Amino acid sequence: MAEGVDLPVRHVLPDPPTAAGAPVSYALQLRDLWLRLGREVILRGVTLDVAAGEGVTLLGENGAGKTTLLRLLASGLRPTRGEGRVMGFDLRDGRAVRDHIHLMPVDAGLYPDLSCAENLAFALKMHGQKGNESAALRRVGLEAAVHRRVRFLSAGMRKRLALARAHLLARPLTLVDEPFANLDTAGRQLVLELLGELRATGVTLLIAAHEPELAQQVAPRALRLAGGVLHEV
Ligand SMILES: Nc1ncnc2c1ncn2[C@@H]1O[C@H](COP(=O)(O)OP(=O)(O)OP(=O)(O)O)[C@@H](O)[C@H]1O
Repeated sequence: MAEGVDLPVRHVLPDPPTAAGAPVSYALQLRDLWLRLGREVILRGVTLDVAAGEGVTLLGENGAGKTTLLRLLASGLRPTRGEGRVMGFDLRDGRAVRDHIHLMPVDAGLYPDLSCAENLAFALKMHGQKGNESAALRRVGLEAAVHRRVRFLSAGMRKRLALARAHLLARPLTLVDEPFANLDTAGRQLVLELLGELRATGVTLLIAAHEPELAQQVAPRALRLAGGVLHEV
């Protein structure tokens, strides 16, 4: 069994801003985060500050824990120990965190029995947002598949749809897991364009990728996860 992962949470972060609507200066503040899944300790004391609007590329070998860290930041997993704030909200306050972030998962995370347009409309509705679904689908080259159900799309088309959704939602913190996988050259270029546009509007980007030369074009700061420890590259 790993040592020291069940100790009580230490409160080391300052109180969050109290003024309603006050802009947060940090999108992420993590202090000594540990995560154990089953018998495996995946994260070992991750400490990180990411300024609002920053672009960060998360690197690491297969199984290093990149997806797991993104899931934890999206409040899909609870840390075993440690403190964290996401857009100023406690990491354990799942509802508040989910209101401010969007996770584009590696498998795209779409509803297979909804059409492309319905997937986008549903995502907008869940966040109480309005947007132009048709224009978003045109932008990613899916105009001919507007009414096609997701289960009949190729892997690359699903990735394009997930990208259109992330771009349309433009949540203040957007977590992107392997955006370049399954895409052709034009698709990869599209990822760079759309994620670049998100950053230009002030969105904070955290991109897990195996292609640093691509990801760092839109998220220049590089971090590497190895042995559960996060290092600046
Ligand atoms: N639900 C779970 N229960 C137990 N272990 C898990 C669970 N989910 C992931 N893991 C383990 O966590 C470790 C990190 O997996 P993760 O998917 O985060 O890696 P990754 O860095 O994203 O890898 P890749 O580059 O291959 O996508 C792996 O050893 C994996 O087996």
